[in-house]
Amino acid sequence: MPADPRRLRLTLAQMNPTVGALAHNAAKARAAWEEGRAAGADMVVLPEMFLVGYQPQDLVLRPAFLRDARAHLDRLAAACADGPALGIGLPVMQGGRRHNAWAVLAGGAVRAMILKHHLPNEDVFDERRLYAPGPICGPYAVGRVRLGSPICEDAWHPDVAEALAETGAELLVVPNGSPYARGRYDVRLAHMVARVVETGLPLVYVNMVGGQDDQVFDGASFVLNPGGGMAVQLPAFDEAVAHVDFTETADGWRAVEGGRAALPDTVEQDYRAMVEGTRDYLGKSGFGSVLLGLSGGIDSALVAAIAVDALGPDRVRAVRLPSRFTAPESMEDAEAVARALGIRLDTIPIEGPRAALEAVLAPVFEGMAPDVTEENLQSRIRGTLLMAMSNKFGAMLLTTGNKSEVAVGYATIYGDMNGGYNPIKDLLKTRVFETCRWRNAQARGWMKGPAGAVMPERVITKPPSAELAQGQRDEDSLPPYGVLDAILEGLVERDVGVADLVAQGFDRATVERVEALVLTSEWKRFQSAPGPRISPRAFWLDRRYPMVNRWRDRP
Ligand SMILES: Nc1ncnc2c1ncn2[C@@H]1O[C@H](COP(=O)(O)OP(=O)(O)OC[C@H]2O[C@@H]([n+]3cccc(C(=O)O)c3)[C@H](O)[C@@H]2O)[C@@H](O)[C@H]1O
Ligand SMILES: Nc1ncnc2c1ncn2[C@@H]1O[C@H](COP(=O)(O)OP(=O)(O)OP(=O)(O)O)[C@@H](O)[C@H]1O
Ligand SMILES: NC(=O)CC[C@H](N)C(=O)O
Repeated sequence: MPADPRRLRLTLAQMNPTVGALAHNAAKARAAWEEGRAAGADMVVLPEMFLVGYQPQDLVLRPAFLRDARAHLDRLAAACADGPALGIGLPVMQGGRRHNAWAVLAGGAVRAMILKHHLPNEDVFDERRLYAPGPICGPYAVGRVRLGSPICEDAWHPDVAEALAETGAELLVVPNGSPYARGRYDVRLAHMVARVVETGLPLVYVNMVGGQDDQVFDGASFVLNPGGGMAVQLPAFDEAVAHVDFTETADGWRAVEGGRAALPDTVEQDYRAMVEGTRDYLGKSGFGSVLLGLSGGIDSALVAAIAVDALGPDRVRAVRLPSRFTAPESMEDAEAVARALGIRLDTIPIEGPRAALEAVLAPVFEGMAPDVTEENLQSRIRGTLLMAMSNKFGAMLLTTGNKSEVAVGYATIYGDMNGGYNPIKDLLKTRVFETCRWRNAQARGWMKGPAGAVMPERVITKPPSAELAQGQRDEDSLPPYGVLDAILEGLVERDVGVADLVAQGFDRATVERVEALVLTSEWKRFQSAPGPRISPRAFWLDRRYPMVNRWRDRP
């Protein structure tokens, strides 16, 4: 019970769960609850599905998983009997139907079980496949205050909050599992401002942080007063536990203004999402270190920087694998990147294995001219040697294709596509340049790598080349990246038609060629490593195309 009946204190726990680590997540919930209790809170608020991690996907189809979650919930309720209420999300079976739920624990028992009403089924979400929609659940009491909890997507529509206000809720507490995408924060904020304006109630928005497969949750939780004024803003991407006070006025409950963390700009948020996604994919999968091929080009330099910022220089090792086509400048640039980042660099020349493989293939290829086969062989030798090092040292191999290359299939399958995770999978090449310049000018507390310039200027300014043949340049086989990326943004991220792109001034033959490359490389992406989703439409769950497809947009 609040000491002062006109005051309510909520503890917002913006924390990082791990999918399937139920005991670990419960321990984190308990630690947040202890902090809330020590601060005299009335309730501690954890995000959507926090007990099992998000998104658990088809794990929730396993009855044993749901039973395990419930057992952990009951133990948590018993452990948190004496102190503030605790709100925590989990999947439940109720009335023979599976629900995405949020439990309110108090006095040693489950006092309320809120069921999610609106199940998101767009972009990375498929909740209608997994859960039944719950009825709109009414308010619950914490002390003498009545709180209402729309669960994430529920607050993106007016009806749940409206029904809660009509049935006596005095404050809205929204638990979320909302993954990062560029510009997503503004969309969330617009929805939440609409809810407080419609209902006249203050609103607490609590999101999780951390990476899960391709998704990265960015936190950035906040508290709004009626009218839409921001009372509290928590940081993006960091775990944070914040105590927020509400006072009762003649017009209802009002949040007391507290800390307002500054949110970083888009380039920084993208970079941070790539760093956190990489760190959590590795850490949560049990890997302590990574390795990568460092060519002296910009993509592998950026991936090395992200890996070092995620894990620290002593957990990243790089390898130069020169062929007869590798320019001396590439060797120097790779060395300069490794030195600036403070990572170990080995050199394994591939001329020996290349000559040996070409020699054993010579009888079968007799009379045939060299072509992309010999180019790809080099990439595959590198991929094989890097995977051998991964096996020997237990370090995961990072693969380095940017979104433009991933979009058009400009990479060798079972060659440079080898690797367990791709930190820049959702970053278009033009953004790669911008991101490198940004990183070179920064120092941030969360970066485990050295501050400032870690990628030499020449790595950023030289023309991109795969160096698989003499004098090769990416722009010999692809449109200039400025043009390619603008077309890809239209085709892939916004579903713009070929005719519309032509009307915007792009050359028809180029657009048609890019469209064909995108559609015919679907099979390659299906076999590609996962990477952090940072755009509103990444390659994986956001965009599901058939691999066999003969349709082309030819107006
Ligand atoms: N629909 C389908 N479903 C399943 N498999 C399919 C397939 N179509 C082809 N394949 C298989 O895939 C093979 C063709 O794919 P693949 O062997 O990768 O070869 P491919 O895509 O023809 O060539 C790789 C391209 O990536 C470029 N590259 C390579 C390495 C690095 C970089 C860079 O700068 O980052 C660029 C390289 O210059 C070349 O243009 C076929 O021989 C066939 O075995
Ligand atoms: N000489 C090399 N030494 C080590 N790794 C290499 C070498 N060449 C290619 N690789 C690996 O293969 C990946 C794809 O290489 P490539 O140079 O062909 O294309 P890219 O997309 O321009 O990448 P980058 O900008 O890193 O050079 C590189 O990012 C790197 O990880
Ligand atoms: N978990 C959810 O319900 C999330 C859905 C919502 N569209 C969001 O991205 O925030």
